[in-house]
Amino acid sequence: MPKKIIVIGANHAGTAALNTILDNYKDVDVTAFDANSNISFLGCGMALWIGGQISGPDGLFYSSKEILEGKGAKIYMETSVNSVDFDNKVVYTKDAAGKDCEYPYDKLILATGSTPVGPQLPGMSLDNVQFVKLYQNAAEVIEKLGDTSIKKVAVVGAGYIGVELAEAFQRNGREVTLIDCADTCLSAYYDDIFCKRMEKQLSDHGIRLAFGEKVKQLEGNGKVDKVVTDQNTYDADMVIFCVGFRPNTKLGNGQLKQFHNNGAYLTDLMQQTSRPDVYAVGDCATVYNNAIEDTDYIALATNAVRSGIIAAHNACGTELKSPGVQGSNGISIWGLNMVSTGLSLERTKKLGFDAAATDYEDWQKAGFMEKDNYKVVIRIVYDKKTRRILGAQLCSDYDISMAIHLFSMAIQEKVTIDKLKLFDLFFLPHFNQPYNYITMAALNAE
Ligand SMILES: Cc1cc2nc3c(=O)[nH]c(=O)nc-3n(C[C@H](O)[C@H](O)[C@H](O)COP(=O)(O)OP(=O)(O)OC[C@H]3O[C@@H](n4cnc5c(N)ncnc54)[C@H](O)[C@@H]3O)c2cc1C
Ligand SMILES: NC(=O)C1=CN([C@@H]2O[C@H](COP(=O)(O)OP(=O)(O)OC[C@H]3O[C@@H](n4cnc5c(N)ncnc54)[C@H](O)[C@@H]3O)[C@@H](O)[C@H]2O)C=CC1
Repeated sequence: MPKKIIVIGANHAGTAALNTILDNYKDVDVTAFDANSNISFLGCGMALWIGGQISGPDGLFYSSKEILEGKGAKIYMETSVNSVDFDNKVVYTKDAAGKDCEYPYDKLILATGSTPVGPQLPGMSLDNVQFVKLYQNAAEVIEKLGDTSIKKVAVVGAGYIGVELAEAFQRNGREVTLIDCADTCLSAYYDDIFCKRMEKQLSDHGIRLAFGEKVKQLEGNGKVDKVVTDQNTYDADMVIFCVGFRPNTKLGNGQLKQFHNNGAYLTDLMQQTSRPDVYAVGDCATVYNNAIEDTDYIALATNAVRSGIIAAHNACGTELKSPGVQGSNGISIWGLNMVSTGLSLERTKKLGFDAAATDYEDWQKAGFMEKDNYKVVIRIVYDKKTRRILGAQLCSDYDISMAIHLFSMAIQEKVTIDKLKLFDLFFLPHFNQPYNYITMAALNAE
């Protein structure tokens, strides 16, 4: 059992590691440092808070320095780790008062997360150009929205954060333009038939869509007032950038092996980095993606929590391997629910798979169920040769979210599309149909 474990970063991944150590192992001296002043802010609540769907941010935290210290950890907030001596196993910190300290460790867990990507464009330093990641970012945006002269908001990036925020700002009474260089929204997660449904949902609710346009510069006099793209100019009193995350790897650059795509720390199934006593978890680390059967980078709170648990057990001497991930995800915009896992057909093409998709559309419940019955669209993506299921997408006004877990497990366990054809799915008219759309999509696969 290691004597001293240090965790750098105490948000979702770090907190999961800390809780796992504190709940399962006694006599471990565990210390964490975080540069921020709060722990465990659920960014997913930001859009709900801006859009007034929840009354405030209080419920968006599930841990704190006090809770973790109550369980026996030493937590240093507003304390940055500036460097790590990996050979001599020492971390060097600076606290809010500017005091430098050093701490030795036996095992180190890097949970330094990610930072929003900030394109280098003219006008980025104008007032009301915002990034959204931390609680403080959300609080600042909400405070600024108190200024009623902010009427028009441009959201750049129509991925998960951008689409959720477009809804939120519109609910907040603002005119919203949603800009993306891709030809549609959510294109990293869904195929076009699904993206088009989300596009319609957004434009039906008054969002102006500017897809296939590259932002060239921001204009304004002190404050931003225009977004200029390669095709148009949009008035905007506030501009939000949400064009993806970049892993925070300053501490290990050049010291630990890194992913060729974006520099995330390369980890094995035990979350161990290229150094034996150093683990990396959450948004700063790679995952093993079962759909592509290879290393990947997928920034999600769910991956952060699972990888934190895995690293903590391994650091404490209990071998635990990750089963890999599928990147399962979901979104709900004005009641349009979409979930996906694994690969879209479009992504299989880019990756060189010889894949096909089987689609089906039907009512959720038996036809005689006259109330609360909704159409569902499903697509299952599979490899034509091996028949292995590679991905799935579902879309409905009904809450179909639980169905995606079946496909996540199927990808993890390398289930073929043929195995799904006669898979036992129950029927009750309150819930579904005897000819279930999952069965029907599988049966229709070529
Ligand atoms: C608006 C928004 C909505 C989201 N919605 C969802 C969702 O619905 N579902 C989902 O699965 N994911 C969602 N995510 C993604 C999710 O929030 C991230 O994947 C998650 O935060 C990753 O957790 P982490 O602990 O690895 O990293 P981070 O949250 O980035 O935390 C890293 C921590 O490390 C600290 N740190 C960094 N460097 C140092 C240092 N040198 N010294 C000390 N401390 C340091 C930072 O202060 C920070 O507290 C959302 C993200 C955003 C921004
Ligand atoms: N419901 C969920 O599971 C949620 C998950 N998250 C996760 O948080 C992470 C970050 O989210 P996002 O920032 O939304 O990233 P994202 O990867 O989901 O979307 C980024 C979008 O920005 C676009 N883009 C990239 N560069 C651009 C540029 N220069 N100009 C215009 N558009 C550009 C891309 O085409 C893409 O549509 C992701 O990993 C996401 O999965 C975030 C919110 C909700």
